[in-house]
Amino acid sequence: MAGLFGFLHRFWQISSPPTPQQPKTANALKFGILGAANIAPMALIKPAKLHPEVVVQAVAARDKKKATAYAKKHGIPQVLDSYEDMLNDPTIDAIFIPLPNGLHYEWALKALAKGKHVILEKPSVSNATEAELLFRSPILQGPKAPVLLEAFHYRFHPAWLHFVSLLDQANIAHANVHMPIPKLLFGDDDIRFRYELAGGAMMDLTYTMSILRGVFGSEPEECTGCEVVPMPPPNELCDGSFSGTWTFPNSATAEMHGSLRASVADLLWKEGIYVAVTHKPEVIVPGEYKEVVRTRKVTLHNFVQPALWHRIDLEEETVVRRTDGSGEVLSKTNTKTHKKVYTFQDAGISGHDSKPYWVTYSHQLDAFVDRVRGREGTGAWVDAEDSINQMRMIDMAYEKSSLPVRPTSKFRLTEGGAA
Ligand SMILES: NC(=O)C1=CN([C@@H]2O[C@H](COP(=O)(O)OP(=O)(O)OC[C@H]3O[C@@H](n4cnc5c(N)ncnc54)[C@H](OP(=O)(O)O)[C@@H]3O)[C@@H](O)[C@H]2O)C=CC1
Ligand SMILES: O=C1OC[C@@H](O)[C@H](O)[C@H]1O
Repeated sequence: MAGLFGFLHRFWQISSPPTPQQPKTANALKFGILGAANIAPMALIKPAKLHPEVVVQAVAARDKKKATAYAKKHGIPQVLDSYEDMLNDPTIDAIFIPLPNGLHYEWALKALAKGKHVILEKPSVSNATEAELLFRSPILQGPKAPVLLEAFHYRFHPAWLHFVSLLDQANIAHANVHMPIPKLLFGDDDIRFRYELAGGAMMDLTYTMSILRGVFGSEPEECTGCEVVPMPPPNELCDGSFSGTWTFPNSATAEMHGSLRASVADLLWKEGIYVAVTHKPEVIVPGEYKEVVRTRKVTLHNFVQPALWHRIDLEEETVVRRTDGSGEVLSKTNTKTHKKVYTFQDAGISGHDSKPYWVTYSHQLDAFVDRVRGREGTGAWVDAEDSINQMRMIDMAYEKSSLPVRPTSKFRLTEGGAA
């Protein structure tokens, strides 16, 4: 009952955060949005309203009427005629790119070439080739280079930071990640299922692979299997669901299961969204005749929207067993505890303020502003090599599956940086 009350309270505060908000600073970062995208209100517009150093100044859409209606609805003061006009506007400091995946590479590169800082929606680009071209671009080198961030918002939330601190990364035996998203959210013609726009469930649910990389703190050695359920024609080059297996360093294994064609029951009552990490058994009390061995399992439920609700389960099995070679178990104890970490204070991270109703995107925006301003921040970040490795992992999964790696954009910047 207390849990339900907490959820409703957080939901209410997230939807209508407490007022008054802090006034905007004189040099607040002015953001422009490319596309009247569904995700922008949640990922940027609302978090920006709570951030004193951010203003969402402008939006541009392929159809100006659509952009005007969107601007009116979301209180955005300026509407520009085209994406190009947005990049050419000298008053815009930063660009949010929530376009279909297949357009990320081109528009991120164009925005960076104009000196804009960029928050780029996930997955950053279409494949590892594009990732290397973008994230290793000379535009990003040097002390005055613009900031580029792949929007892996979950990485910035205290629940994730605390969860990772509970893992003994070198001693993980197995990790298991699940992400079932109900079919009713996206029609068969959604951008998520358009191959030419770099669609596919493994692209959209890139979180599953990012989570595994984050859990191990290392890169996968091999994708040992990848089964996909393709979408019906004409979108049969896109996966609607997938299951894959991996090996990681230190003889660890992992599995991932994701679907954009799941049921509401799959999300809410069956497996749900979670990552479960089982450690290798560890001798905690050695002895000549018997020893005490502990096996720890740590699970984070709802890694994607932890501000709404999440739970970290800590399970320990402690076994006393003979060391005479028989392995006979003399006693066994199981304990299970739960944690919730809505703020940095809950995580025991000092020096950083946060509110229980700050969503992942609020934390992400705060970290982005810190980076642009040259401030240290919490240390949570997604750097260039991280984003490149992420796309490599996705490519490995497609290569192992019956579907092709997503297509590479033909766009290249010219010498002077112009398109
Ligand atoms: N961080 C998160 O939690 C989430 C991230 N995402 C990511 O954000 C991105 C956008 O997702 P979402 O907001 O759901 O997408 P939308 O379906 O809302 O599309 C986004 C925009 O893409 C533009 N667009 C440009 N070219 C095309 C084209 N050829 N066909 C269709 N649309 C086009 C449209 O812009 P215009 O208005 O100019 O017509 C549209 O507004 C994806 O990369 C997705 O992975 C999505 C959901 C959650
Ligand atoms: O980023 C996302 O997170 C949640 C999913 O439902 C969605 O498809 C995806 O784009």
